[in-house]
Amino acid sequence: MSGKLASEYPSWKKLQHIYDSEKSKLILKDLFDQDPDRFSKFSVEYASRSGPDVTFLLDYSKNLITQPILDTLLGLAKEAEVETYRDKMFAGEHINTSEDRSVLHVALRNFNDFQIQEAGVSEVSAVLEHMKVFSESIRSGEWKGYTGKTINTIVNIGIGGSDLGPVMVTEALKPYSKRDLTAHFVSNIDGTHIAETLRVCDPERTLFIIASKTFTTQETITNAETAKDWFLSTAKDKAHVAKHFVALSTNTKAVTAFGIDEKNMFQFWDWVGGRYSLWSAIGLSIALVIGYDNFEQLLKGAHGMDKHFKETPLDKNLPVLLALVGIWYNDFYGAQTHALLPYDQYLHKFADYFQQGDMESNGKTITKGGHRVNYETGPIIWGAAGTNGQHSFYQLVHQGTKLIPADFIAPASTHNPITNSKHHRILLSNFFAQPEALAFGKTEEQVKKELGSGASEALIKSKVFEGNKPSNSIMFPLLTPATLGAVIALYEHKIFTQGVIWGINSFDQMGVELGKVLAKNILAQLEKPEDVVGHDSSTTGLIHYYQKYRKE
Ligand SMILES: O=P(O)(O)OC[C@H]1O[C@@H](O)[C@@H](O)[C@@H](O)[C@@H]1O
Repeated sequence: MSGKLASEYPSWKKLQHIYDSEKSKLILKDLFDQDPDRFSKFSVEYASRSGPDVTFLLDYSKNLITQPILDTLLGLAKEAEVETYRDKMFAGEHINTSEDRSVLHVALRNFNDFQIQEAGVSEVSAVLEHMKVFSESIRSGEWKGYTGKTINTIVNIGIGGSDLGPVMVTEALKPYSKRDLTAHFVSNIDGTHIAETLRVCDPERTLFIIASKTFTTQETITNAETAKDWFLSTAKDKAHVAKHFVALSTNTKAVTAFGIDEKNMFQFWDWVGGRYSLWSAIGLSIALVIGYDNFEQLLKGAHGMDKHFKETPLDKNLPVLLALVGIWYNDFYGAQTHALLPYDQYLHKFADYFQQGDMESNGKTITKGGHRVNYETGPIIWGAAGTNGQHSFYQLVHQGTKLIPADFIAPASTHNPITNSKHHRILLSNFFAQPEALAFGKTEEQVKKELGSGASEALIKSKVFEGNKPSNSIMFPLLTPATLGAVIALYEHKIFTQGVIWGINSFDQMGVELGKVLAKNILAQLEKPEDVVGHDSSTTGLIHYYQKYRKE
């Protein structure tokens, strides 16, 4: 984040040299054969030092690293001043330089532990109290809709960071949810999304949560207006809006202009980035679904990881270790993507969430100093819940031509131990088997032995698994709110660390702007073919096709 080019650090050059000269010797099978203690050397058990007890195991032994490589990667983190920039973040310095803002999602889950000086930080506890009182009144039935009925449905209208966090967390923590409160999340501007949602809502019993940091996002405001019109077509009186619409935003003026009472607005601050906002008022839908106390556990679990990140030496610092092995593949092995593979159905939105978290943060080409990087920055993040992925894309991960580093994530115990945990044992046997198969593969000799004589050369070759595919494994006792908080914070700080090393600003998102501007211009031209001007022939042709076939 210093803005320097990572490739200028001595350790970067050393890593390049190691890669060029030792790559052929970095064979997982040999590394494990040579060192019976490899697992204990390259795994860490995390235990929270504050707040609720959280523990998990990070096993990074199935990576293409040796101790000297890891030491050099740690040297890179030192040279890039990861510790200095980490401390700057926690101190509230304006490390988001392009927007001249501090980056303080850690202040949202701090509970007066670290001293953080920034306008708004002292208001965090009052907003949490507001969320607590409000969520409890909805959940208890004390809050009534305009006809005196209780609320049984919430609709969060938001997009990007104002959608993905609440969606992922409410799915992940479903076992803690109030089952008679249905939550919907509407994000897409495609009218289908809101139309299909409203179809199953009762205006007398639905609460709309309009979640938008800026309260200017076209999708969210358009969907919110449509929801308000739909509500008023039954409720008639605008005064009833106060019982059915609340806002989560930093923009009081726009919220009140929309017609939402200021006392039904939950505030946050410009130092909360959208993709880091689930800990803020944006988490109201989470508090409603799982209850405020569980929401607080989520925050406290994350705070425990913040403390770990802030206070642990780099060589034992979990987010830093994840960041460094990621850089090793991204920048030296040329891996383009990184897969997140949770073996937990409740985490089925985890990869979607970190697509924004990682790719919007580190999908940058220009350093903070204004230079074009001459190396790769953020990876493409993707993934799906196991074992579904095994029956679709794992073929390519095992035998394709691409190197795909992956994180396998699983709970030791399930919230649904049905059939004497038979399902869970099968699930976990896959969780253990896949990284093993990826790392160690299957040799030609093994295949020949299995097939016996007479098998064709082609058949034998097609059944060989080269192996040597790296992965991390993360395992925790049970997916609780506090554990989830810690795991999300683990990835947040991993992203931070990589951004510092690459010298980029992980906290702006200029890349989402151009498309928005062009769409606005095109929207004004859609009426008549003769209005379609200033485009290339392809774009013009596409718009003309739409104009020919539209039915409105
Ligand atoms: O919360 P609002 O302001 O509606 O923004 C929603 C999303 O908009 C996008 O354009 C990005 O900038 C995201 O980072 C952000 O989360």
